[in-house]
Amino acid sequence: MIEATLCFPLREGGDADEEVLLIEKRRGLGEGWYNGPGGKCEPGETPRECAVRETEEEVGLEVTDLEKAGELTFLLDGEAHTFCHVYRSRSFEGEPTSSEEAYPEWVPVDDVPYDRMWDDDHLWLPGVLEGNTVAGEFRFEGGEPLDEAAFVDHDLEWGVSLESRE
Ligand SMILES: Nc1ncnc2c1[nH]c(=O)n2[C@H]1C[C@H](O)[C@@H](COP(=O)(O)OP(=O)(O)OP(=O)(O)O)O1
Repeated sequence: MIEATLCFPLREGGDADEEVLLIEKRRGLGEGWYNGPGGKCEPGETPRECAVRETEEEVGLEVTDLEKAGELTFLLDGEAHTFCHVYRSRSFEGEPTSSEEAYPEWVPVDDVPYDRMWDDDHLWLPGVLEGNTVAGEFRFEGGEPLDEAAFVDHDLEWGVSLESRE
């Protein structure tokens, strides 16, 4: 099973609206869709280290004080495919810049483009952006690649305790 991460930097935007940094993915899984910065963990790397590295590589932002916000399991045709650690952070340095992998964009949390994201994101990301914690299982069918499979159903648990976990 693939171990991966997503990181959602947050800031106060204009009119005190909160904004989240999303990326438009330029290649690989989920190409053309919006998501948080993130990607696969490397051997020997903790998920937290992975989220920091991927955010720096993809958008040039140095995030610190990551708060664990979710653990998501994506199943493909009944088999566990990807286990994804989700983080929020309000502490970062630098200005988001485009990379070969991603175009970054600050988006008001009330205006996240769920119609241009993975089909499951609208189920868990609003709660994560509100400060909640979540554990979820999301079932896809139709074979590889995961981003061409059909999202069929899910289970979600809110308010889970994650802080003791990486
Ligand atoms: N269903 C769903 N919703 C939201 N986000 C995701 C999924 N499935 C996923 O895999 N993801 C996330 C988890 C990861 O952050 C990325 C996929 O990983 P990534 O490493 O970016 O994938 P590639 O581009 O193929 O690989 P490398 O860049 O690491 O070579 O999507």
